[in-house]
Amino acid sequence: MGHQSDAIWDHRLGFQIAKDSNGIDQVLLRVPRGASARISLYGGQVVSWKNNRGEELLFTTRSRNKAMGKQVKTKGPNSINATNGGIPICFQQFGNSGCLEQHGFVSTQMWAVDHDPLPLKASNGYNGVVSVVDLVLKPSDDDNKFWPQRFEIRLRVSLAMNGSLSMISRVRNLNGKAFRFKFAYHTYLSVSDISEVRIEGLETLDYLDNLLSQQRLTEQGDAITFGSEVDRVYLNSPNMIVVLDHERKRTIVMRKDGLPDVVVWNPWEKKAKLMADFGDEEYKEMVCVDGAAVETPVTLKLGEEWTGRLELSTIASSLCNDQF
Ligand SMILES: O=P(O)(O)OC[C@H]1O[C@H](O)[C@H](O)[C@@H](O)[C@@H]1O
Repeated sequence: MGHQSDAIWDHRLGFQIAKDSNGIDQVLLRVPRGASARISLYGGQVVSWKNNRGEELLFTTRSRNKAMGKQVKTKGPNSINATNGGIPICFQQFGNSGCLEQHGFVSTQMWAVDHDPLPLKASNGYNGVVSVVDLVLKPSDDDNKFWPQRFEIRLRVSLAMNGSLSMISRVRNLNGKAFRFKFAYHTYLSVSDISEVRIEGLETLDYLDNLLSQQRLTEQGDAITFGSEVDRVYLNSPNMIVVLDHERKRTIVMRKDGLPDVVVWNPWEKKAKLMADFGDEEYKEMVCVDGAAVETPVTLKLGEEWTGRLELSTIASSLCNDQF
């Protein structure tokens, strides 16, 4: 596929809205060198992120693709189980550790494109953004029955010239009093083979192990590798971590702000078999590395706004040692 050069890029090509196979609007972001992202208005979920060579960088279960039209028992009329893949937004609660549906309800709501977005206070690190969409979700009175706090949540998704994907979420408290929430960008990365993956940047940190009743342990000095199920929340993590995929010679760099925790998850064979969406062996092709505030929930006072930012970019593995 030929790409337009930077010099003659028509900015109208950078942003398009099209219906997916379920008739739900998806925003397509593109940049001149070929990178792209697709964002579903269902859940405000990034469902695809491709590099300049058109390679998909996010994991989505193949069976989930087939099942996308299936109605599931959540409260929305058009509800689709939109969890196993892409980058679902988890808000209010993470997982099933609360009274709401898994990961809270904004991931199963229809968001709207915000054509008149509130200005962002700080735009540091966003030089080079060429394609952007702003989404907003203002819960209805019905939603307030599930979580009786008044709020608005906004999501800006952007692609930079080099293909980096950025997400900035903003939550505003419109309530009479303070409320607390958890948040995660539940980031399903596509990998060649989980056994070939290492995560660097979490060494020596304390973590809660969800497989050991949330026991608090300390990571040893080595990078994280995978040989069985992993489900951990790393605490007080640095703002940059890297995911190295040796077989694909690809490194994904994650930078984050306002998100002190990192959730690392791979279900491995036994748990994946129990999950409806995962086909045989598909667990090998993914790892979730979530920028999150789940063990360190956010408390937001009336009128305050919280911002949580995640940026994903790729570098060739051979460059990695030079840069870090
Ligand atoms: O199936 P999902 O809703 O994507 O959630 C999958 C996983 O998410 C988190 O990482 C949790 O820590 C796991 O316990 C959970 O199984």
